[in-house]
Amino acid sequence: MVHVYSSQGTEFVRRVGKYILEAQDEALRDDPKAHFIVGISGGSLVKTLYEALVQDQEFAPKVRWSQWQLYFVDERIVPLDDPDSNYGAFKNGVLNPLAHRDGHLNLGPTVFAINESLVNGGPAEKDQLAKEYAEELPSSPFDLLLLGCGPDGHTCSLFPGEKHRYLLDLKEPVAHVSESPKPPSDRITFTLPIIEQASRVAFVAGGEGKKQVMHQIFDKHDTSLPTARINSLIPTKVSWFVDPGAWQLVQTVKPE
Ligand SMILES: O=C(O)[C@H](O)[C@@H](O)[C@H](O)[C@H](O)COP(=O)(O)O
Repeated sequence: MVHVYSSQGTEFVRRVGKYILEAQDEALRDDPKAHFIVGISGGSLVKTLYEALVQDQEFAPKVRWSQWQLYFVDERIVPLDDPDSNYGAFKNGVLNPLAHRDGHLNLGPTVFAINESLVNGGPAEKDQLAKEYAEELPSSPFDLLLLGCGPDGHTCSLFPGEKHRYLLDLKEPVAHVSESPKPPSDRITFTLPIIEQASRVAFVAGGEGKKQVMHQIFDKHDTSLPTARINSLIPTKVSWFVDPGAWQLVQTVKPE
């Protein structure tokens, strides 16, 4: 069963933070020197991560950043300092404030970014960029994927609609997507096989703008939407963190 947790404001942030720390501690329990392997999306998640893991006085000291290996579940094919870069947003939103927290330098996670030298190339270079990112992936499954949900039901850069349906059938772990309906048009994205193998998958989705799509996902079970497809593929591994604004139209599922 998919778990759904509804809360708002600080409580929302803290629920997400608590869940991430549980996943971290589980991954490091048997071997305290192991790595915690995490994939994150862009968008509003970055602010939630900052608030939960850097700003929160109780949670921040419990994050074992130096053992984190962090990947992007999707990335826009732009230079890393471009305002559209997910890496850039994470660097500005989490890594920089973390590095200077408490007046001394702190170790952050090991972060895997795209090969920036390929971003201005043509389609062949962009395919190569996706291939190289796949080669950087860990040999074991992800401990945790933290995903967003667009108002159209996309997640990672797996978009709904006829034109992008092929994305849900891809077997390679990372794909180059062109003509993304959400700019910028060229991206890389994790695909379903790598998501299915992850130990835990969490969607973090707040705001009124998501209310229609939540109804489509949870009441209508519209599995043409990539988010709903993931729910149906690996229900026991999926959790949703939502707020009342996003959840207001859903009738058939009661959040915890
Ligand atoms: O690169 C991207 O476009 C993002 O990774 C994207 O997939 C995001 O996660 C969703 O669009 C939800 O974004 P919000 O949380 O900001 O609504």
